[in-house]
Amino acid sequence: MIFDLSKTNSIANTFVAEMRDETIQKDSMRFRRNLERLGEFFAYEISKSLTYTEIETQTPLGIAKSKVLKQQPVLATILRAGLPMQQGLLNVFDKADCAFITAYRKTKKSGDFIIQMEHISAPDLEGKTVILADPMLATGLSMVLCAKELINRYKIEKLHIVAAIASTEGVKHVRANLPKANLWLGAIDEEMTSKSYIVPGLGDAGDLAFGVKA
Ligand SMILES: O=P(O)(O)OC[C@H]1O[C@H](OP(=O)(O)OP(=O)(O)O)[C@H](O)[C@@H]1O
Ligand SMILES: O=c1cc[nH]c(=O)[nH]1
Ligand SMILES: [Mg+2]
Repeated sequence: MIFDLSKTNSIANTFVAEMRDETIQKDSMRFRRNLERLGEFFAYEISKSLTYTEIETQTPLGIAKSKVLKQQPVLATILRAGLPMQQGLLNVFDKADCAFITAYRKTKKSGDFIIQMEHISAPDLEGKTVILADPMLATGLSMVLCAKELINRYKIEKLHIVAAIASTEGVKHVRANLPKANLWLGAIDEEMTSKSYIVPGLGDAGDLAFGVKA
């Protein structure tokens, strides 16, 4: 399943437009906050697909029946650019546990890059719904490598992948390698540069959120 936010009019598309805008994105606090707001929005959308259980709540005046989330998902992210979106997801799934994966593009002398995954810090994901967030799905190599590592380590019940901007190639790569995962995307862009940056994209999400990496 692919959910493409840009296909439906909503205020969330304004967050994506602000993140892309070369002037507005210079305000790193606003950039992070827009990623966070997008995380909140996707949390709400994903919540519609989760399982609920009926409870009775004692109000001051009587008993109310409500349907509440049966089990919190685990919120995973890829450092560092994924942190603000994960925070947005956590604002909504406010009792969720979190997982952190350290992975980055390591550029070789030739200009090619490999994805260097160094560390995973996660709770037990056995039988859990996992939401894995990273703002940029460019080649999709980081996402697939990290998701596969989680899947190999734990018997995950369901995987949701969240990205602010994806490339067509990245979506294809994820669909081919993680066919059971649901994809929640802010927008899908057609092109990439020779260095695999999404076009028009927004630039380097990690640098915009946290400063240019030396
Ligand atoms: O789909 P891919 O081609 O693998 O590229 C996407 C990855 O690149 C960015 O991270 P980056 O490696 O720049 O690290 P950062 O989060 O520290 O900026 C982004 O946040 C993804 O993790
Ligand atoms: O376009 C891209 C590709 C990878 N990482 C980013 O931050 N942006
Ligand atoms: Mg990264």
